[in-house]
Amino acid sequence: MTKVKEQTIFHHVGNRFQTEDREIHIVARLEEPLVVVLENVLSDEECDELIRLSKDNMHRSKIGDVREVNDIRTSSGMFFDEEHDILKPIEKRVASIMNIPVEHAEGLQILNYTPGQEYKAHYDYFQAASKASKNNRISTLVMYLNDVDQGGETLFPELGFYVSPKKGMAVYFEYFYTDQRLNEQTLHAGAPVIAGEKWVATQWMRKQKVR
Ligand SMILES: O=C(O)CCC(=O)C(=O)O
Ligand SMILES: [Fe+2]
Repeated sequence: MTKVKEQTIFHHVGNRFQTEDREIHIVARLEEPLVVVLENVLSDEECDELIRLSKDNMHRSKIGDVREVNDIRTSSGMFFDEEHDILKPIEKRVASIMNIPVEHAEGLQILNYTPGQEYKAHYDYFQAASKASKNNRISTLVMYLNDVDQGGETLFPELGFYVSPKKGMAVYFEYFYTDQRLNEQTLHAGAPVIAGEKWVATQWMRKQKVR
């Protein structure tokens, strides 16, 4: 039986590709399910600014100290729902990396992990029974906003694949395959941070427009 590779959303080929304002480098690629490690996604300044803005925001809305009640995700986080100048070019770039119109993008999510904190194995898509699955997520870009001293990898247990966080880099994956087994293989986790802290910005794309 010959196995035919399913079509993917991500369409970039080669070692590098150009977005409107930045050249993105493809560092590593797993073919199916597609997992792509990308470099030069965000500048150092953008990473620093995203962290600064979200620290501000967490402080202002006094949710900075709130920890998730369930223990699936022990990090603290926030969504960008306000307009910030820095977000526009990033949103545009991310949409072009993910090959999905920006109208399908959820608000950028910022997560902060301190030592011991983690995001246990999960799928980013919603289960078929849930209301949210009517306009389900189809792809994810996790962008690393800082270097982590030890731990904090994004890991795909079904694939035996670990991505170490590095400032400005990102990992992309998608789960809109006809073969549900491929979608399930995108199970992933944020491994516990052992030393230092970890900041990520996650972009989830929906099947249909959200804005
Ligand atoms: O922190 C990570 O490495 C993974 C984050 C993640 O899975 C998510 O934001 O959905
Ligand atoms: Fe996730």
